Parts: sequence; structure tokens; C-alpha cells
Amino acid sequence: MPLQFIRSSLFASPKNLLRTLFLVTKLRSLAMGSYTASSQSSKLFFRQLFEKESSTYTYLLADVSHPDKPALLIDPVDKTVDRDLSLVKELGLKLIYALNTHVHADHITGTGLIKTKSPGVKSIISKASGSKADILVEPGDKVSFGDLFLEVRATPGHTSGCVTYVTGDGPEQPQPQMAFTGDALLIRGCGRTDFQFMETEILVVVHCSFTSQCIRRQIFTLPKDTLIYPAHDYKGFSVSTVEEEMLYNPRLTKNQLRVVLQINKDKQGLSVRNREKERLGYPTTSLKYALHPIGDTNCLVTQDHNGALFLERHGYALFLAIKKVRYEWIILDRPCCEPSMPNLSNHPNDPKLGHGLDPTTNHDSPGFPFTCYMSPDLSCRCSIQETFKGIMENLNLAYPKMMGIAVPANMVCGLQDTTS
Ligand SMILES: N[C@@H](CCC(=O)N[C@@H](CSS)C(=O)NCC(=O)O)C(=O)O
Repeated sequence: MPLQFIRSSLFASPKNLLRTLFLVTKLRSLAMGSYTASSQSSKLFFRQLFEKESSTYTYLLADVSHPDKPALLIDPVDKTVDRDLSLVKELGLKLIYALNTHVHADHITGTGLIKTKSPGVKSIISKASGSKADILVEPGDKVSFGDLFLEVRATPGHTSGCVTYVTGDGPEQPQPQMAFTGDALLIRGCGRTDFQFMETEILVVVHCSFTSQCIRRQIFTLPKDTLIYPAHDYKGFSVSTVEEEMLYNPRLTKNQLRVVLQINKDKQGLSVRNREKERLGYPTTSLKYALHPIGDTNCLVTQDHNGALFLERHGYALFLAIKKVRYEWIILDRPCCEPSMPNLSNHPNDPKLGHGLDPTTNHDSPGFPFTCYMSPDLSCRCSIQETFKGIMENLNLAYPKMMGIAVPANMVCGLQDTTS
């Protein structure tokens, strides 16, 4: 529409004025390339709710085209359960699920109270969280409400069991898609990686790798206009997009490191790995270091004389960090983080293996036992402060005030005794 027309018709009539204002706003928004702040769907009811003490967002979603108006709440907080249930009632919705993205450390989930006050509601959390709930979901599962659904994506790192719930991508589903990222991805930030289920430095490293790799592979691979709805905001933001976070998230736009990958064809594990390490000039003795639970699997942590720490979860994951140098971490996580590897190095001893390929067959071998390690030389290529791990180590956040109470309560999310 020519600007002259807009100007001349501006005050012609109240109706014209409204139409003109609408057009000007729309033109401006197109010129700025901005996205709408909510998804469009004739079926979806969506509301973002806030709990100010813990700065937590709770999300109410419902399929209002369905006769029952089935609804779900994501990350409800105990303190605001009455508000949330009143809203559900006023709107004539039928609450069927109360979901958590993870075991929260800063507040008690509202799922227990909701179940008491609204019998029939089922609590949901990831199986990898190790918590109790009515329904334990795994990556790829769908949580349906009416004709709409959320897909479960594993985004561990802040905690082992963190998941992101993403609206479906079918024709009936809301557009743009919406990703409820919990604490995995915050607006211009991400959940801390320093306390939950952490016992040693290696686990901090591992959780950093989980967070940054899973965000890149599970969230940043969604369409760029996907709306990001986090579980917290401390700066006054309410929504972002995949595109914005890929461009401007200060914790996720820094260097990625390169690693050397060695696939271990021998399912027995250590002997072949040691032979390979010897061939590449590494000490051959591995020292069993500890067994740590990560998600629902035990991880074997070993350490060699070079100070290298190996953390492995046979079948689908293995991590390593080199101590004594400005170490980075390693990344290889299946099935949650496909494809598995960044570029290989040009180190003289580099075995030049492909990205997760079995060198004997040249085929990708998901579920194949493998070993992954990094040359100490390569680890110095980028400054630690510029890397995800460096940033996360320097956050210096005080532990959440409610941590001692919240974590045990939330481990039985929705099933705790709410009478006391
Ligand atoms: N001060 C708050 C806790 C703040 C905090 O640690 N937030 C967590 C998510 S809740 S466990 C976090 O990951 N923050 C990341 C960040 O960059 O702020 C309290 O005492 O409860």
C-alpha cells in the first residue's frame, strides 16, 4: 500500500484509522523481520504464567477445538497452583497433565498439589530424571491433548533428565512451533551446569557438553521461527526464537572444539582401546576411577597416566576431558545428540576416523561401543574463557535458596505427601 494513501486516509473515519494503524504496524513488523509473539492455531489456547519468587514460567496449553478442551500445565509451581487451577476452571478447560521439564532445584513443583486438588490429572517427567511420576517419558514420546501434541526431546546438561517439549509439526499443529525448553535453554542464557548430580570436575565437563551439544542438535535444528519458551527468566524477557538464540545467545555462539575419535570395535572395551592409545603414543594403563550415574545408565570413568579422564556409557555415549592442560570436553552422545561429532583434527597421530563411523566398515554404527578421546595439543586451540565450559565455570552463581528442599520433593514429583 502506498504510504501516501495511508497518510491521506489516516483520519478519514474511525474505521479507516483502525485499519490504517493495523497496516502500519504490520508493515513495520515486516520491515523489522520480527516474529509474532505467539503461535497461530485455531485449536490452541496458550497462556504464559509467572511465579515471581523463583522467576518461573508455567505454561497452560489446551486444545479448545476439542469438546473436552483437554489442557496441560508445563512446570507448575506449588505457590501458584490455586491461581492456575482457577484459570483452568474459568476457561472451562479440562486439565489432564501436569508436566515437568526436569527436577527443579529452586522451587517445588506444583504437580503434587494439582493432583490432590484435581484428581485425574497425571504427572509427567522424563525417565532419565530418575524421579517418580505417573508417566515417565522418553525422547521421541508424544504427549497428546486433543488433536495437539508435544514431542519430547532430550536436552540434558542442567540436570541429567532435562527435556524440552516441542509442539508438533503437522498441519493441524500450531505454527510457528513452540519449544518449552525448561532450564536447558534460557533467553540469552542457559541453565547452570554446576550442581545437580555433580560429584567431580569431570561431571561438570560432561554436563557442559550435554547442554551445549543438545541445544545445538535438539533445539537449534528446529525451524528458525520456533518460539522458545523457557522455565525461567531473570531479565524481563518472555519469549525468543531459535534464530535469535542461535545469533545472540552469548553462551552458545562461541568456539566449538575439535576432538579425535577412536571407535572401539571390541565390545569388551578396554583392551582394544588401550592398544589404540598405545599406537597413538598414549600410556596404556587405564585406572578405574569411579562409576557415576548419568541419566538412567551407569558411566565408567577411567583415568590414564596422562591425566586424561574417560567417561563412557557403552553402547551410546562416551566423554573425555584432558586434565593438566586447558582442557575442553568431548562430545559424543547418542541417541540424544545426532550427528555425533564435529570435524576431526589434523594432529599427526590423528587416526582420521570419520564422524561416528566404524573404520572397518565405514558405516555409521549407532549403538556401537566406541571410545572417544582428545589430543592434549588440540585442547589448547581456543581460550577456555571463550568456550561454553569457561563461561559456565565463571558464572559464580549462589546455590538456589530452596535447593535442599526442592530437589528431594521434586524427585517424587506429583506423588509427594502434600498433607504436611
Ligand atoms: N537465585 C535463584 C536461583 C537462580 C539460579 O541458579 N537459576 C538457575 C535455574 S533454577 S535451578 C540457573 O540455571 N540459572 C542460570 C543463570 O544464568 O542464571 C534462587 O535462589 O532460587
